[in-house]
Amino acid sequence: MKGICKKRCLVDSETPANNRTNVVIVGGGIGGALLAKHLQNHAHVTLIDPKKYFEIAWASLRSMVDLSSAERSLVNYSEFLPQVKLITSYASHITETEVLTAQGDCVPYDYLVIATGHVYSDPVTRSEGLHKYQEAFDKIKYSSSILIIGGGPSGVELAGEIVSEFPDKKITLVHRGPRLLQFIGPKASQKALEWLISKKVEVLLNQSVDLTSSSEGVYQTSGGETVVADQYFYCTGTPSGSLWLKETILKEKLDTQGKLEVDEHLRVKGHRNIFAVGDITNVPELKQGFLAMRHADLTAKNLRLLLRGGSEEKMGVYKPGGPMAFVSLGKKDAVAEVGGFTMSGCLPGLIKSGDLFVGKTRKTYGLNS
Ligand SMILES: Cc1cc2nc3c(=O)[nH]c(=O)nc-3n(C[C@H](O)[C@H](O)[C@H](O)COP(=O)(O)OP(=O)(O)OC[C@H]3O[C@@H](n4cnc5c(N)ncnc54)[C@H](O)[C@@H]3O)c2cc1C
Repeated sequence: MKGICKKRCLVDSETPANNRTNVVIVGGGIGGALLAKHLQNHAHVTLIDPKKYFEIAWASLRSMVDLSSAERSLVNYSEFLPQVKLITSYASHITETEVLTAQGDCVPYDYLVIATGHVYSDPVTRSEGLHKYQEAFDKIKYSSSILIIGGGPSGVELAGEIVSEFPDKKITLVHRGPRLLQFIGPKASQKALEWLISKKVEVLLNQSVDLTSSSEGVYQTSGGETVVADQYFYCTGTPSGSLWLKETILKEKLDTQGKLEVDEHLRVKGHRNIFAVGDITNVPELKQGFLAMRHADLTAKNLRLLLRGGSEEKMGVYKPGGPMAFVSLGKKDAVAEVGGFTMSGCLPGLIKSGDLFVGKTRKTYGLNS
C-alpha cells in the first residue's frame, strides 16, 4: 500500500513529540475538532481536514444574515489546537498503518479516528469563509424576493433567519416532501409550517424545482407553479463524508446508508485501533452535533486509557442519545421535539434561538464565549 503515496511520508523527526503515540483524526468538524482538543496533550495528534478552520455548523444560517455570527462561529484550528499537527487536505485512502491524503502525504497512525460526517464546499481559509458569508448576506440584502429550495432543518432555519432580519422580503420555500422537517414528527412539522405562514412565507409542499429549466429569476415547480425570485438558495442537505471510505480498508464496514459500523466503544467493528465519531457512525440516534461531542468525549477517555497502557476491558461504553431536536425560527422562536414531546414558540426559542448555543460551544472548545 505504501506505493500509493506519491509525495512523502511524514517521519518522526518532523513531528514535535516523537516519543508519543500517533493519533490521526480525519475530519475537524464538531466531533473531530473536540477530540483533537481533548487529546492534544496526551499523544502526538494529527488532524486532517480540507479547511484551516473550525465552524460551528448550526450557526451557518444565522451567519448568512448576521455577519457577527460568522465572526464568532468560524475559528482557526490553530487558535485552540496549538499542539496538533494540522494537514490541510482531504484524506483519500487508509492502509493498516497510514492515512494518505489527496495532496500526497502519508501519515502514520497508531490510533485512527474517522470523523468525516459531511463534506462542505467551504473555502480553505477563515477569511475566505467570512467572505462567503458576506456574499450570501449581500445576496439576501439586495434582493426583494428569495426562493428557498428544501424544507429540512437548513431550509426552515434559513427562512426563519431571513424573515426575522429582513421582514420585507418575499420568501417562497419549496419542499419535495409532504411536510417540513421530516426528520422529526408531524406535530413539529405543522408548528414550523404555521410559524412560517404567519410570517408570510409561501410554502409549496410536494413539489421540486428544476433549476436547469428556469431562467431570469423565473422558476417552474414540478407542481406547475411559477415562482419569481431575485435569488435562490439550495438547502437540500450537506453531502455525507463517507464516499472516500469506499476506497479504503473500511469499505466493508459501511452500511447501506454509508455509515460506519461501530461497536459499543465507538470502535469500527473488526478494528482494534480505529474509532469513529459523529454523524459518520451508524449509532442508532438522530445525527446531532451535541451527540458528536459526546462521542468525542467518550473516545478521548477511551484513547487516554489505551495510551496509558490500560486494559481494553475498561473502556467506556456509549449509550445512544434519546430523541431531542431544536429547530430555530428566527432569533426568538423555535420548534423542538424532546423525548416525543413537541414544543414551539418562545420557550424552546429561549433555549436555542438567541445565541444558537454558540457561546456554550465556544467555551467547550476552550474559546472565550
Ligand atoms: C441547519 C442545521 C442546524 C443544526 N442544528 C443543530 C443543533 O441545534 N444542535 C445539534 O446538536 N446539531 C445540529 N445540527 C447537526 C450538526 O451540525 C451535525 O450533527 C454535526 O456537525 C456533525 O458533526 P461531525 O463531527 O460528525 O461532522 P461535521 O461537523 O460534518 O464535520 C465533518 C468534517 O470532516 C471534514 N471532511 C469531510 N470529508 C473529509 C475527508 N475526506 N478528509 C478530511 N476531512 C474531511 C469536513 O471538512 C468537516 O470539517 C444542525 C445541522 C444543520 C445543517
